Amino acid sequence: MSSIKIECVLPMNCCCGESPVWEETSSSLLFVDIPAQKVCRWDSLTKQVQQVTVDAPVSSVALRQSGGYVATVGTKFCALNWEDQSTVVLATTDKDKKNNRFNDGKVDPAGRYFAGTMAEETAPAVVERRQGSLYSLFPDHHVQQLFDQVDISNGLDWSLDHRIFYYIDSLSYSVDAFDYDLQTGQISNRRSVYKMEQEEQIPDGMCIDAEGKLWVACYNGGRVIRLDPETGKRLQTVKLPVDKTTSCCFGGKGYSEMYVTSARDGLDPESLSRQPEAGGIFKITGLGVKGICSNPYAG
Ligand SMILES: O=C(O)[C@H](O)[C@@H](O)[C@H](O)[C@H](O)CO
Ligand SMILES: [Zn+2]
Repeated sequence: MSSIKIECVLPMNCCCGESPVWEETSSSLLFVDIPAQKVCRWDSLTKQVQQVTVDAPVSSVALRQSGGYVATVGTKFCALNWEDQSTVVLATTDKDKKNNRFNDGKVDPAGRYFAGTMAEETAPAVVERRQGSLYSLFPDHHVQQLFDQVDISNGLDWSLDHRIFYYIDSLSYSVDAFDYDLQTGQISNRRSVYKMEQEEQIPDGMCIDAEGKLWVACYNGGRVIRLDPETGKRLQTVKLPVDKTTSCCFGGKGYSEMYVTSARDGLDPESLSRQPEAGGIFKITGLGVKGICSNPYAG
């Protein structure tokens, strides 16, 4: 057994850090700070952070095949040009829901950008229920609504054989699975593969590892958990020194490290003094399992 090490590699003080994505070509970690309206890129070699500020809450970022990035900003799918810091709107969702914004998003193995929406929170995890939907942006920029009635659309990923789509609606306290048709991007047959235990709190961001097991960041639970979606069993718990762990991804050399984002918003002064690294970016090494590379948006 290798020994697990956790370090705060970037004391960012994010209001709500989210959507960590490893960019192999630049050995960098991309992530967002949702309410701060920032997309950040941390170079793991130079330890420098660059950031681009956008004009609305930015909830996810992903690589783009043709260069630059894509991001979900407010209720819009946007292209982001890092060099000149400009954004171009590719599609707009939830036009009838003025209080909605996007939340987590990720690109499928065929290059479609999936992201879900939610009503803006009045406090962390407090929202008007069932206002959100899950959408996918196809490479030709058309948008499909996959389902509605979502409370807080959150973590998502695909199985290694691309036949299952995993999804978290946070307030269901469940990790769900659907059958996935990679050719068409359609989902069917929703079922739960894991129910959160009380001390694990709220399921948030999620990623799959190279063995097909799921890693879920537990908001208010201060941990990431590793789940076997076939047996419904938790295989491992890794605790972090902050409560509001929001999402995770693999990165680093050979995708052997895990990066975890966190939030400060919603912590009272007393909790903040006990966890001064809240809002930082954490690196976990020694897990003994690797991740896989993230997919770029094909449009
Ligand atoms: O990071 C997110 O996904 C949300 O935007 C956050 O606000 C919290 O995680 C949420 O409140 C817990 O579900
Ligand atoms: Zn989230």
